[in-house]
Amino acid sequence: MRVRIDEIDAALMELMAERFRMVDEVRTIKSAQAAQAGSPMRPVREVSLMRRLMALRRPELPVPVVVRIWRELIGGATQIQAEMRVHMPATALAGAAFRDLARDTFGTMAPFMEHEDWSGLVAAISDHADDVAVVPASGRGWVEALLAAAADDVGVIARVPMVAEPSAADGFVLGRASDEAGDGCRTLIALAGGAAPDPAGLLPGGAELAPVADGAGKGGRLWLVSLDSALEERALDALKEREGDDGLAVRVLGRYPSPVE
Ligand SMILES: O=C(O)C(=O)C[C@]1(C(=O)O)C=C[C@@H](O)C=C1
Repeated sequence: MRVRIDEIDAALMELMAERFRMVDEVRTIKSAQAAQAGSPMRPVREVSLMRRLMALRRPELPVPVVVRIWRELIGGATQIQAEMRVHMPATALAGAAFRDLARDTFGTMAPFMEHEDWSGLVAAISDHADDVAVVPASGRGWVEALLAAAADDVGVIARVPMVAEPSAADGFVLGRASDEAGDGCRTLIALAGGAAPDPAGLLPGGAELAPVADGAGKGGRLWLVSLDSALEERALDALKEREGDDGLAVRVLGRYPSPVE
């Protein structure tokens, strides 16, 4: 039995080396295309790859094992293309489970940089085109920092974990959009406003509305709306009509591929 395990390990090693050689070729092509400059991360490709792997998965293989092996491979494949730093909130801001989520998503090779405050985190990705940040889905600090920053090219590019797991933490990845957000993508919109009424009535069916520390923050009420891309235009029209009422502000935070369910 152990002889067979050794043979399997040798075969896996060959296949993984072949995968890294292929990624190196992808890197050469990417660096030849000026438009592709910046972070090597391609979230749309990553989620479609994870979706395909979940379909191929054999029942003997536990989902968390498959997910972590490939997140590690993709994380390593990203780092051999360029040093992509991952900015994240310090554990005091986001908790230890969030740190695990970040490591599980980006792999062992990713250099992490922790930030004590949200504006510093947003400034770091604004200043470094190759970098990304990972932020908790439910927090309002990063939303406010993103709304306050003038960096229009930085926004939400992914939802993590990319394969839904009953995990203790979830978040969004911030960076510069590098691959086409198409079918199966969602749009994240922030609604901020002093005395604005609950905006649920303004939204088309299928929109998910999450109050973010509703009413409690010093900046007034804040909601995050997640929309299927097919609904985006209609919803934005409806929301824009109300913009200014009671100080309601509407801002698209970004687009991300829907995680694998
Ligand atoms: O397809 C690419 O563009 C790659 O760089 C390869 C790869 C992968 O390992 O499969 C790595 C990073 C990207 O985010 C997407 C996929």
